[in-house]
Amino acid sequence: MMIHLHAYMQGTPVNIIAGSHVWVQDPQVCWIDGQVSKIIKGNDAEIEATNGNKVVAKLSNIYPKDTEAPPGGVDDMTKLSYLHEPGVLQNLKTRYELNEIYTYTGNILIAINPFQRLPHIYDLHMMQQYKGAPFGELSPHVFAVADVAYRAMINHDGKSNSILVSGESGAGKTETTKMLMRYLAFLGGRAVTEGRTVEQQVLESNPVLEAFGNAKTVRNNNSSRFGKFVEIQFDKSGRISGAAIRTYLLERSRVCQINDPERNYHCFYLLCAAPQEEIEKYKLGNPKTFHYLNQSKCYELDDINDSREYLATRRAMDIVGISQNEQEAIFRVVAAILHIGNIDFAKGREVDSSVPKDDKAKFHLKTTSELLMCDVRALEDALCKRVMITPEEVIKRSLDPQSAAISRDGLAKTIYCRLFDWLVNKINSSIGQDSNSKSLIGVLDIYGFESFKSNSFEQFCINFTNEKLQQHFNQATSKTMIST
Ligand SMILES: Nc1ncnc2c1ncn2[C@@H]1O[C@H](COP(=O)(O)OP(=O)(O)OP(=O)(O)O)[C@@H](O)[C@H]1O
Repeated sequence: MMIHLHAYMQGTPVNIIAGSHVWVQDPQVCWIDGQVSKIIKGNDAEIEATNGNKVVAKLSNIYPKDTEAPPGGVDDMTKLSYLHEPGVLQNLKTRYELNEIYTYTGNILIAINPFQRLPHIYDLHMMQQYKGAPFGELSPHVFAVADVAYRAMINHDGKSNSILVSGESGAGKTETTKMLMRYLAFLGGRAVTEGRTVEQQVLESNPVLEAFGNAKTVRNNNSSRFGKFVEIQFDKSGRISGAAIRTYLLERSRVCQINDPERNYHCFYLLCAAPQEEIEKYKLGNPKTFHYLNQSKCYELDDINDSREYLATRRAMDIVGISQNEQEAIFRVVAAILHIGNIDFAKGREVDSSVPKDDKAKFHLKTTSELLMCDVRALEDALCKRVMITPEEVIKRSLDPQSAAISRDGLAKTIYCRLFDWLVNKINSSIGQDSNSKSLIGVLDIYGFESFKSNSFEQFCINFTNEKLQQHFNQATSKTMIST
């Protein structure tokens, strides 16, 4: 289950008596149904659960079960008799078992990750069916949501709209965003005359952004580690005239620090699996030899061939208009970051100073400077010394090996983030924005919330953003429920 359900948690006050059919919490299956056998002292209930267990629970923690609910569930949760967590979960589960991954709650669509390709629900025939169909007439679908946004724009004098895609990490937000964009491209696309159309370029930019902004996490082999807002611009007649991709808060810490069994950003592994001549050019080798990659034992992904993905990424770069020279420069920077991570430091001769630890560290320092085309002494100084500017003077202070390693990681993170921003700008300028467009449909693919034993500041920001969005969702949902 991949969605927040706090919105539904208020139980409807219903009189629970002996004989009532109810839901009660269960450590294995979350909620289990059963029948109340007796009420104890007016506060607790004894329940005979359907798995044969006898459970005693507080009356305030049990929820009435709708025994007359349709066996196939309902396609809009506002039709449920009881809007509480077990009722909602049961409805979604019932539908999921019938391969219905989409369910409405008023005008909000809930999607459950099918964890398998379902091409038949996204094909051209489906798109044609949803085109112009009144909302709610056909089965719940992500195309219906995009269709509403598009119709609102056409029928209300170019009204702009945004579609928000939110959920836990691995819930399927990015896949959903891609489907939304594909459908909008279907509605507003032009006949291909020459070269690539805007919509094709937007769709083709995904593999590039994913190579640099996605990574394997515990929950998701292709987790987006940045927020993305795609603006699709339309002209007066509803044709796509431009697009822009805005990205937010790329997870910087991943560049230097990864936990087992996660991976760093895909691009590092792709480059290590590049054709031999490129490996030699960038002085790369087995990913296990790089500190930024070998903190985790995971190097390969099931069903993904990094060599093939490398070539696919290069092709996608061609399509979005990144020249051969620019591609060279991009991968030089990626390789440089791997080499930076291998520059280890040892104590220097002076107190609290540091120098590259050994020949290996010197090799990586030199290779980094060659790849970044900068002076090797200046690079060493930048890592091993700190410049402090006071109103009186400029002080250059040596750093001990530990502080030098911190400044090395800081440099790697900054370079990587700048590279990512550069890529996004490049994609935007080659797709082209329409400065005359007055309508746009935005799709916000926000980073998924996560909660670990120990959470970083980045996690805090991500979760805070999601909480804010959740509040928006709750307000919208309660309004829908009140009005239905
Ligand atoms: N509609 C779908 N059809 C088929 N597979 C899906 C669908 N939605 C999700 N998946 C599968 O689930 C995986 C995770 O989905 P996705 O990357 O979209 O999650 P996410 O919510 O964007 O996660 P994160 O916040 O970590 O980026 C996908 O790689 C894909 O294999």
